[in-house]
Amino acid sequence: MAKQNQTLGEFIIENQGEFKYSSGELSRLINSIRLAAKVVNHEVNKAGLVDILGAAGDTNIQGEDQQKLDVYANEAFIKTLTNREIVCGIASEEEDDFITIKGRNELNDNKYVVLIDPLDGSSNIDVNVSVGTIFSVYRRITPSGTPVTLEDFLQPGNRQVAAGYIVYGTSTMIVYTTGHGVNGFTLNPAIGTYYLSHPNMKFPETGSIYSVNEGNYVHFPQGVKDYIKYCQQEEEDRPYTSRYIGSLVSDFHRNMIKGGIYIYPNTSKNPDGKLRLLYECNPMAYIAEQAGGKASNGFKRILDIEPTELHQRVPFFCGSKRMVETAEEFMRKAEKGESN
Ligand SMILES: O=P(O)(O)OC[C@H]1O[C@](O)(COP(=O)(O)O)[C@@H](O)[C@@H]1O
Ligand SMILES: [Mg+2]
Ligand SMILES: [Mg+2]
Repeated sequence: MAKQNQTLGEFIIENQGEFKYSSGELSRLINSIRLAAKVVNHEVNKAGLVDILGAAGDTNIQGEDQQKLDVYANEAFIKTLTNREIVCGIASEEEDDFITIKGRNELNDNKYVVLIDPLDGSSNIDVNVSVGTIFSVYRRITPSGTPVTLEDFLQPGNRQVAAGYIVYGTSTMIVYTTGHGVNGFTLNPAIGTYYLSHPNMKFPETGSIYSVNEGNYVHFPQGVKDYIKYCQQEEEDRPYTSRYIGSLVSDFHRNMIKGGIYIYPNTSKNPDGKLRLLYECNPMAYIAEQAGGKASNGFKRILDIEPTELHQRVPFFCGSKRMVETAEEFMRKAEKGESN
């Protein structure tokens, strides 16, 4: 039961019993993420004062220029999750391949794998717009004591045991689920403690905000073009308001609080869209569903997609249930050539 002003530490201990295989490791894992988020938050807040802005000079496996803060956040989370005998492997947007983490005495007996987008919304770092971190946790499926393999990471999203994000915005928050609803905690920077500020978060059933990069409009599938037209029509509770921050975490967070839909569709340029299934779409979809929202690729539930590659991309439709259902309807109609 969530109590107002409860600290994150207290909440984790109090709710540990809810974890299917609770032996304290998942609690310790969430605690490690809490710690790493503080380290990154500290650096984000100093952006502009210290040499943390701009490109780091390398590109990641997706061909994107790594920002200094991408690299910093990646190292901070990997370092904090290592040597705590919880995690046996980490996959990250900023690492070409997964990293094997050994347990006590170099044994491969840690239970969980973590997939992470260390810094989400990289294009906003240098312009002081809110950014985030996204994480997803699974129990390994290969036997304990054997080296972790790609199989442990390529699990469908419906097998996640925990997922969450940190938003570094006007305040810094951790929002996460372990399959028993979604709770949000705000950092009190003066004392470095997270407090339960948003218990039991719920997506409003519908809303009036749509978030999509309309700059790509000409390349969008017909169904998305039709849905955007629908959002802009002077009818019923429309037109909706267009809001697009360009940081998935921030756009999602706003839409979960106010009601709305975020769409990053496939385009003629990017047939699979831009967002990565394993460390962006799966964790956000799990949170959305736990908060009564919905997430699909326009046709299929994101959490039921069988992953095939570590950095694969998927089209992403996510937010208030009725809004996602309406967008999916336009996609189906367009696919049948019944476009408006
Ligand atoms: O600039 P675009 O093409 O609209 O893309 C913005 C989207 O890309 C992202 O920045 C991708 O995430 P990263 O910054 O982690 O690579 C999302 O946060 C955001 O929603
Ligand atoms: Mg991202
Ligand atoms: Mg990123």
